Amino acid sequence: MSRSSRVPTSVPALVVAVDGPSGSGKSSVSRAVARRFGLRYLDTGAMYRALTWWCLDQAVDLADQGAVVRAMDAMPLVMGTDPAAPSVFVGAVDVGEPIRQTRVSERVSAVATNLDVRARMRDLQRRLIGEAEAGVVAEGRDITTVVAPDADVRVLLTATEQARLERRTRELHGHAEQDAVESTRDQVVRRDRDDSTVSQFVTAADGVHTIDSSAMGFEEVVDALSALVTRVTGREPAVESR
Ligand SMILES: Nc1ncnc2c1ncn2[C@@H]1O[C@H](COP(=O)(O)OP(=O)(O)OP(=O)(O)O)[C@@H](O)[C@H]1O
Ligand SMILES: Nc1ccn([C@H]2C[C@H](O)[C@@H](COP(=O)(O)O)O2)c(=O)n1
Repeated sequence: MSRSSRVPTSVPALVVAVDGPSGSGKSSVSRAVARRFGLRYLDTGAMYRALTWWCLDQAVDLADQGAVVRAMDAMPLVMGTDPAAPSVFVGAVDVGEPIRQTRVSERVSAVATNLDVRARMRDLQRRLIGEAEAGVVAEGRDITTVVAPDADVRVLLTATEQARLERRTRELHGHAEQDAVESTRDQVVRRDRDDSTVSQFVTAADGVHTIDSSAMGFEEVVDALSALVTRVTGREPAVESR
């Protein structure tokens, strides 16, 4: 074999795995980093949310674990992984907005703690990551530990409970006054408590880098994760950061 025929003609796919609790900034930061590096973006939480939406739409009892698994097998889920315009479709229905509604946020943990659902989600997410030829930033709760433990870069993105509550409240209400913060508590604190019974996203597993974003602005976190990707992989951003 000649030397030139052994040289790879394309850059190998880069996989960045990001986990963390609710409101730590996983989705927004992962999306921005994916854009910088020319990668796809996979929001795995949106997949659990889509299944929850589908079960509610189909009147499936979320407490009936077998019925939820059957619903997942029947769900025509299509994940759009362009970080400039990520999308979630169930059949022809664009569920990007409905899966963020409170009725889904309040119930999604019941679906995400179903272990048979998790096994199927793991396989589907691995397939989607494998299909991303240019590479992908995948984020969720068990990406660094279960779905992609061999990812090139693995990161736990954390922030204090107060910072996360305030961020989510600002997103939902446009301000972070105390009564609004209290009304958001269930969607952040209770959900994390339930979700952490089946995934490890509170402390970093071996080999997983931690970024604590509590006192960092959004762009600062994007810069920190981008710098980490470059330091670990030698890969430079594909586009100018600003
Ligand atoms: N460093 C930051 N400083 C302030 N606000 C931030 C920061 N990072 C993200 N945000 C904002 O906080 C909110 C929550 O961020 P995001 O949705 O990315 O969190 P998440 O970890 O994906 O949450 P969930 O798992 O619940 O979906 C968004 O409105 C986002 O713009
Ligand atoms: N890999 C994942 C991703 C998400 N979940 C659960 C945890 C959340 O309650 C729910 C929605 O996630 P979000 O959109 O808030 O990030 O899905 C999980 O268990 N594993």
